[in-house]
Amino acid sequence: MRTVSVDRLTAAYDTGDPVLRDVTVSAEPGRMLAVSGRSGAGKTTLLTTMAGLLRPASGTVFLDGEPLRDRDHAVAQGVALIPQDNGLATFLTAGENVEVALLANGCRPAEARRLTVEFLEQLGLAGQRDQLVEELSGGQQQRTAIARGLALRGDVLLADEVTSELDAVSRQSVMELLRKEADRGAAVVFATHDPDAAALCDAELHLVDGSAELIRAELDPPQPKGVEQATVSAVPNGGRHDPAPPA
Ligand SMILES: Nc1ncnc2c1ncn2[C@@H]1O[C@H](COP(=O)(O)OP(=O)(O)OP(=O)(O)O)[C@@H](O)[C@H]1O
Repeated sequence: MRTVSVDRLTAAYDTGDPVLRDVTVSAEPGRMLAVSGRSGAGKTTLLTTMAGLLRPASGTVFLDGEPLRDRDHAVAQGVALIPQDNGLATFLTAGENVEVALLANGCRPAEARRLTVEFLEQLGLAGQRDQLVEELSGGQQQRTAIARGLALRGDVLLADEVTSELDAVSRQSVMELLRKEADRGAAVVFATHDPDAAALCDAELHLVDGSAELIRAELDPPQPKGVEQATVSAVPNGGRHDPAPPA
């Protein structure tokens, strides 16, 4: 399992002004890190950079201390991303979306089929497996994207606003599934604008207009099973300020 960390990260699109400035944070195996903040604060940009899809303007993303090169490198190192816009192929069925992603990730066909059934069931979508994505509701599409991300069983799971379309019951069950991923040993990074959902995570990095302003970090997290060292630490603004005391 891997630690993903960013060190003094500044990110920008094209030649525009930075939308993330000097952010330092680390998410470690077995723990959940919330990335919170209002719309436009930079949550997606942070996860996109952690996924290797956006190159930092300055600063570095590390996986277990090794600088991340690009998306291919991230995929090879087990970094799974559930994107905010779900990224599903609308002309494929829910099941095909999950299965194709698993096959592309090197999964054997029989195993890909088994995992597809298992994870769609976990997301309450057993009856939607053969339905085209374009025929699914917004919440069902979001759950399909979550099933696909979870089925990949990455070492790092980046979940971008994955509960935004869901009712309270589905939201609760998705939070439990993300916790299960962390218990499996994955480093889970969960972007959300929902303070209640963020509070369910072990630590929180709060972004305000691209800067990390407020932090809730566990000082003495419990050791999850089978993981030697498991802490989530997050230091805003290059570590120049002391972390806020835990809530
Ligand atoms: N592809 C892009 N090109 C140019 N600017 C972008 C692009 N994507 C995002 N931005 C800008 O970067 C800033 C941060 O956006 P980002 O999507 O990271 O915020 P967010 O916190 O995820 O917002 P939301 O909660 O609404 O999804 C915003 O000002 C946005 O307009």
